[in-house]
Amino acid sequence: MIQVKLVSKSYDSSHVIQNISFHVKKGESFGIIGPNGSGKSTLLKLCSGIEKAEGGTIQFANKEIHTYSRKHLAKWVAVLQQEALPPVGFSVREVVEMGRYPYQNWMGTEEKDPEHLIVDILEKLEIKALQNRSLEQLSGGERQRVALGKVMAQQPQILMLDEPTTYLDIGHQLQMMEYIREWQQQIGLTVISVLHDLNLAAMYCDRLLLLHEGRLVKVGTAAEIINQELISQVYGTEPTIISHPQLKVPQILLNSDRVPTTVNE
Ligand SMILES: Nc1ncnc2c1ncn2[C@@H]1O[C@H](COP(=O)(O)OP(=O)(O)OP(=O)(O)O)[C@@H](O)[C@H]1O
Repeated sequence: MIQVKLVSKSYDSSHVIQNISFHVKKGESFGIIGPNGSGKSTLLKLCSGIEKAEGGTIQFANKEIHTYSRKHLAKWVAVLQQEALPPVGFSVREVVEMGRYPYQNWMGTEEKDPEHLIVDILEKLEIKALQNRSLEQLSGGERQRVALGKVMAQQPQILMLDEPTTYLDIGHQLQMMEYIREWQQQIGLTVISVLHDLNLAAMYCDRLLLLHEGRLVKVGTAAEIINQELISQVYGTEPTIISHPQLKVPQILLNSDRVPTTVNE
């Protein structure tokens, strides 16, 4: 579905992404992980066509992404970024409807009325009761669901997510990942996510790509990537890694040099 071959990118003569190659299969959930500044967001921007690579090629369905028109590309790929919503003034419904822009003509209308789709999305994400509320009157978790509603309305083949769970509490993190997984399973959506939380990445991604200083360290399943050797080499910390008792995927416990103190009653 997505083929990335020998892709590179520099900013101000600093090599941020260097000769990276990988592929993502249709319907796969693919995670990009790595420390701060390793180039995760840049790689995602290259894959979505927001930024142009200096070297190498990126193809969707065997076609170079820069040969797609902007509207055609938007039918292929939707990107959910942190703080991607318009700042003020728009209602929840208006924002979700904005996702329909690739299907609209110059007057902002489309051949088939999208009303059913919009109502379905509002109901699925449990934001129908909020539909007339302005964005600034929402909590962080509600705003993130609206942002997801907007990309759902775009009906893409590929969803790219840059840190979809930042600012969310653990309950809302799980809820967000479950909404995405349900959508993925329903229509065979391909998902590429940049995730800082390695535990969520292990729980929700079929394969992970580990980046370090702009270079690809390894691509593999969570079990192949999240191990003592690679994590300490790339993150410079030595966590304890255990197997999730229910899901059997690796989970990380952070260690500290601090001596535990006991509290006397
Ligand atoms: N538009 C830009 N202009 C100049 N440098 C940039 C630009 N975007 C990113 N960089 C630099 O590229 C490097 C990689 O940044 P990027 O945001 O891709 O990393 P990241 O792994 O997503 O980081 P984080 O986990 O902290 O979000 C950083 O050193 C950053 O300063």
